[in-house]
Amino acid sequence: MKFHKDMLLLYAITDQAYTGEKNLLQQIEEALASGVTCLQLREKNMDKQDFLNEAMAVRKRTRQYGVPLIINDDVEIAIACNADGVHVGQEDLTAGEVRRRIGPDRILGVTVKTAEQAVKAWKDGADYLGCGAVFPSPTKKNAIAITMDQLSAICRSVPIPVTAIGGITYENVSLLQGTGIGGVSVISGIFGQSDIPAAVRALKEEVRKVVVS
Ligand SMILES: Cc1ncc(COP(=O)(O)OP(=O)(O)O)c(N)n1
Ligand SMILES: Cc1ncsc1CCOP(=O)(O)O
Repeated sequence: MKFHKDMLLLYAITDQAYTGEKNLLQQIEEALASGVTCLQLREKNMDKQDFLNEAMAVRKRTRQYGVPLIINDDVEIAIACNADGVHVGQEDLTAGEVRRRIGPDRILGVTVKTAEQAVKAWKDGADYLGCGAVFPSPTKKNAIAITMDQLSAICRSVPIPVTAIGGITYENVSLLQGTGIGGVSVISGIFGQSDIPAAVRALKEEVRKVVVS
């Protein structure tokens, strides 16, 4: 699937910590059916074969909804399950190395915390950038905080879209207005909610008001 900036509008990222009574596939189905525009499968503690099996099952669902599937960190799994792309951080493989491995057609997302990292990731072939934590995150409590000024500087530094991440809910997303983001990435604000469809719809309505078009 070819990358388009509209895919970044509401980017849902999974986390097994929030499955509760539902399983991950049920949660994903609800998020896809209610309108998320991108889905990242993020498994930090899973055996490789289990991750691949899960990724194949998720792949079927994302195809049905025409929503891109991005695999967190693991290039081999992304290729093996024929995902639409991969997202890597600064501690993972470099963007240039990932681009070489996935080829020109898969989507590449890179986490950045400075404008210098942003420019490098863009030149190395990133399609979009993830930037945060913009608010305190219940999911990643040790995430380094990014100010609104830092986020704006990153958005201005590159011609590719930036998705903000970290503690984002429908209640605080309006605080990102004016930063220049192309969308938001959300874990607990979607998968930590008992009513996932309601959370997705509320977030989507709010985020439309703050993104650059
Ligand atoms: C869209 C998006 N943005 C940022 C991140 C964070 O990635 P990273 O810094 O590699 O941290 P982990 O996800 O590995 O904890 C992301 N996953 N997605
Ligand atoms: C992966 C990641 N990187 C920075 S904050 C974060 C977690 C985002 O989760 P939540 O939306 O629940 O704060």
